Amino acid sequence: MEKTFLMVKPDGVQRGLIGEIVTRFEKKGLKLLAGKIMVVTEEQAKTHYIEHESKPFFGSLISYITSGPVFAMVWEGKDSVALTRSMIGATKPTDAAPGTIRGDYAVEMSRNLIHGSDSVESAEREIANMFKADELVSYEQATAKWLYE
Ligand SMILES: Nc1ncnc2c1ncn2[C@@H]1O[C@@H]2COP(=O)(O)O[C@H]2[C@H]1O
Repeated sequence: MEKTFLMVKPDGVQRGLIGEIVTRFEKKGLKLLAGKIMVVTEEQAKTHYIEHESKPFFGSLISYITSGPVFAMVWEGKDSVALTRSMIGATKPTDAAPGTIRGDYAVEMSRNLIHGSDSVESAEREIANMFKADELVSYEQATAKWLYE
């Protein structure tokens, strides 16, 4: 089982899309281990986007992600990183297929609604940046036997 870090960004929160987005992952069969509405601090934002530090859009990325509340989540499931990335869709909304979250709801790359970890290693780092260990709840998923062979 893999854990992944997903975050509805400030535009998704303001547009009232938290429920719609959470519903998609729930219906897929993933298990929600943690979720909270929070304002990302400048320090957390810089740690989260460390790989974009040298990019010209880094400054605007940091101000955008800290501009209002986000909905941060930890989800668990088999291949959850790859599954959620494909459900989120391409970074650039014009490349995101219909049926994906960005394909259905996003217009611009700098307002692309949701973040999803790109690897298990990134997920571990991103979860540790936004959650304390005791905020993740461990429980048995009643539907597991119908989802997994
Ligand atoms: N060329 C770009 N201009 C502005 N924002 C970008 C650009 N490339 C990537 N981003 C943003 O940087 C973010 C990095 O994390 P995400 O993939 O979640 O979403 C990405 C976009 O929101």
